[in-house]
Amino acid sequence: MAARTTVVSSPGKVLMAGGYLVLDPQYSGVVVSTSSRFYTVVQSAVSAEPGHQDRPIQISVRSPQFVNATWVYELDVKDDTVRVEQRDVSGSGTNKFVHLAIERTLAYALEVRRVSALKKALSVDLNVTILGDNDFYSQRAQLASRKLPPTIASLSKLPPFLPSGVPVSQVNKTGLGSSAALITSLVSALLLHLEVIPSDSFTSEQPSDGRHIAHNLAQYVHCLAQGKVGSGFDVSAAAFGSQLYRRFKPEVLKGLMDNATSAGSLKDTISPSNKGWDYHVEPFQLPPQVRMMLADVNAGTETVSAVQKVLKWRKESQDTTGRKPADKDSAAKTSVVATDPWETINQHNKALSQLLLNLSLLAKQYPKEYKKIVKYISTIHASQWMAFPGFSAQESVIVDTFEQVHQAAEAIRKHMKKMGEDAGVEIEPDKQTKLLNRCLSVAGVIGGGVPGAGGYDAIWLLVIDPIDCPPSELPSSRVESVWAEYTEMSVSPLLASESVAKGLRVEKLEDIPGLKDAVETTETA
Ligand SMILES: Nc1ncnc2c1ncn2[C@@H]1O[C@H](COP(=O)(O)OP(=O)(O)O)[C@@H](O)[C@H]1O
Ligand SMILES: C[C@@](O)(CCOP(=O)(O)OP(=O)(O)O)CC(=O)O
Repeated sequence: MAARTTVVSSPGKVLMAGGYLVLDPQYSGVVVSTSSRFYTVVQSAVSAEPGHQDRPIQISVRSPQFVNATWVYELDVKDDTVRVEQRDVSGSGTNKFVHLAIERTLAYALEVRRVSALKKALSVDLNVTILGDNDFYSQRAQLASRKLPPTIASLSKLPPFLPSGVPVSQVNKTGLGSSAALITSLVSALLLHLEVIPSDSFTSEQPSDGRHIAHNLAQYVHCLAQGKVGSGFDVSAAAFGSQLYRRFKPEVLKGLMDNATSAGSLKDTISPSNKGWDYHVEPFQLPPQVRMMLADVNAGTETVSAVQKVLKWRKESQDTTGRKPADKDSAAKTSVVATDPWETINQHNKALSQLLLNLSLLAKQYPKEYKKIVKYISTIHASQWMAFPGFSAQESVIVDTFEQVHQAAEAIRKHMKKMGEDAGVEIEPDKQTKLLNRCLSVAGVIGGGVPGAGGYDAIWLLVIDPIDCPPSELPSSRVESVWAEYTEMSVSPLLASESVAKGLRVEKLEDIPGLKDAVETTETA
C-alpha cells in the first residue's frame, strides 16, 4: 500500500511597487508571484511501526537541499492541548519557522476537529519533505563549479532542487521570500492532509474559505517566527498569487502574538469571518507578451533597519509639513513641502498597476493590433515608441498605454530614490541606478526598479516578449547580454517569470520534475 501523500506548493514574490507604503493599510503594493515555488510533501507512514505504542507519534521534517536539515518532532495530543517537541536538537539544531508551523497548525486542527478524529489522523508517523525551487537560493556557486555562464539557459540546465552543500542558516537567499512560501505551503499541506480544510480548498482560483484559513494561519505563524507583524504581502502572494495587496491591521493578531497558547482563541482569530482580517486582495496579472525578468545582484541589504529609518523619516516629515497642523505657522511650514511624498509615490504606483491591467483588456479587445504593436515596440527604445506617425486609433491607444507604463515605472524609481536619500536609506543606490539605466537603454524594455525595500539585493524589469520571434531577437536576450557583460556589479539572472497559477496549488508528486526523486532520496545535501 502506498503512503498517503499530500503535496502543496506556493509561489515566491516580487514587490514591484509599494515598498514601505504597503506597511500602511491605506496603500496598495503591486505584488507579482513567481513561477518559482516551494513544495511541501506530507506522507503518512503506511502503518504504525511495531512497538510504536512505546513512543510518541513523530513528525519528521527533511529539507534535502541542506546539510543537517532533519528535524524530528514528537507529538502529545491531549483533549485541549497539543505538544510538539523536537526530539534531538544536537544534530540539525532548531528551525523556528518549521517548528511553529507544525505546532500552531496542529493547535488549530485540535480546535476545529474533534480530538478523537485528530488522534486517528495522527495514529501513524508523518514524514514531511520541504523543497524550494533553485531560484530561492543563489546558484552562482553551482554555475561556477559547472563552468556555466550566469544565464537563464544555464539555470535551466541545473538539476531541480539542487543541494546547496550548506546548512539552511548559511544559504544565500535571492529575496523571493523563502520563509513565507515555506510556511504557507507547510501550513496548507498539513491542513489538507489532516482534513482540517476541504480537499478542494485550492482547486478554484476564487479564494475559498479553506484558502483564507490557510492564508490567515500562515500570516500568524510567519509573524510569530519573525517576531514581528510585517505587511504580510509575501504570505499573501504565496496564498493568493499576483495581486494588488492592502494589508490587514496588525491588531487582529495582537492577542495571539501576546499569548500564543491561550486555548480556544486560535479558531476564532483565524476564522475568515473575523472582521479583523481586513486585507484586500485585488486580482492582478501582467499583460500578455510582457515578461518580468529578475536578477540577483548579490550584495544583501538589511530590510529591518531600512524600514525603521524610512518610517522614522516619514513621521518626522509629516510633523514638519504640517499635515497635522499644530500651530498658526503650519501654513508656512506646509509650503516647504507642499505634498506628501507617499501620496505622490502612491499615485504613480496606482497608475502603474491600472495601466498594466488596461493593457490586458486592450490585448483582449484588439488582439491583432496588440500583437502588431508588441512586435513593433520590441525593437525600439521606449523613448521612440510614440514617434511613428502611422498608427491606427486602436494602435495609438495601445502604444500610448505602454509608454505610460514606462513613465509610471520611471516616476516610481525617481521618487523612491529621493525618499531613500531623504531618509538616509539606500533604496535605489547609485550603483543600482546605473545598472537600471543601462537596462532601460535596451530596445523593448518597458521599465524596471528595485523590488521591495530596495537596496543592493535585486532588480526587476518588464520587457516586451513578442510571440513568434527568434530567441536571439527577443528583448530578454539583449538584456541578458547586458547583464553578462556588466562589470560594475555581478548580475545573475533568476529563472522565474510570473506565476500564472493563483497562489497555493495542490500538486501530484510525479508531475513536478525532480520532486519524487528528491523526496525518495535518503542522503542529505
Ligand atoms: N528549504 C527550507 N527548509 C527549511 N527551512 C527553510 C527553508 N528555506 C528557508 N527556511 C527557513 O526560513 C528562514 C529564512 O527566513 P528569512 O530570513 O525571513 O528569509 P526570507 O527573506 O527568504 O523569507 C530560515 O532560517 C529557515 O528557518
Ligand atoms: C519594506 C517592505 O514594505 C517590503 C520589503 O520587501 P522585500 O521584498 O525587500 O522583503 P524581504 O523579503 O523581507 O527582503 C516591508 C514589508 O512590506 O513588510
